[in-house]
Amino acid sequence: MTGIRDIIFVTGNLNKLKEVQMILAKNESDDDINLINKELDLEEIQELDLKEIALAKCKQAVSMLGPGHAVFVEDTALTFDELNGLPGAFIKWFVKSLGLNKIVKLLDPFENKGATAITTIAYADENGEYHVFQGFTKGRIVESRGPTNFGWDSIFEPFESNGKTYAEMEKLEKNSISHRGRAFDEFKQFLFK
Ligand SMILES: O=c1[nH]c(=O)c2ncn([C@@H]3O[C@H](COP(=O)(O)OP(=O)(O)OP(=O)(O)O)[C@@H](O)[C@H]3O)c2[nH]1
Ligand SMILES: [Mg+2]
Repeated sequence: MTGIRDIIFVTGNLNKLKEVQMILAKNESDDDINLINKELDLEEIQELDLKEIALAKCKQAVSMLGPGHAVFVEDTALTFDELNGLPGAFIKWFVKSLGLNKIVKLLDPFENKGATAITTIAYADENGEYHVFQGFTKGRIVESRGPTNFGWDSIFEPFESNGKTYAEMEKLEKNSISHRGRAFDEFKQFLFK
């Protein structure tokens, strides 16, 4: 398929939007995406299954925007090895109510500070068919280092980052190994196949 296509990204998170704009700007095919942001307030269901959460979010976006649009949402989770997958999708509320330092302290009793960042994209195409893509990055939880303007970036140190937290990395570098970068690699492969 060739030509520019409109795709709507529903998110209220400007940091996500900036990263996604950067990731999608860099594609290898002749195709191009015209990314349109809609800031709709979507409800997030209480669920541990990340695909179910993203799909429910996307279905809600479709019902608000009406049929015939290509639209996607993404939901990002942070899971701790020792907490059997929690906080997962609830990380947003942990950051809001505990703050980063207390989240780090949650893992004090455990030697294993392992964590996985996961982005789940749910995409509805123009025909109303749903597709899901995921990206994973493993790392560990550390004392906060670097700017704290994006969620938990300053307490997550990916294994592939030479000891830097996400917050200490350049955006291009983060995108090249991040949960979000990897999920969008899958999505782009699908869009441009
Ligand atoms: O340090 C970070 N590095 C990241 O790469 C990243 N991506 C998301 N987040 C945060 O994790 C929660 C996800 O919740 P979330 O997916 O529901 O997002 P959201 O509600 O902010 O936006 P949206 O649902 O409108 O898209 C929110 O607190 C986000 O700020 C990140 N933090
Ligand atoms: Mg959200």
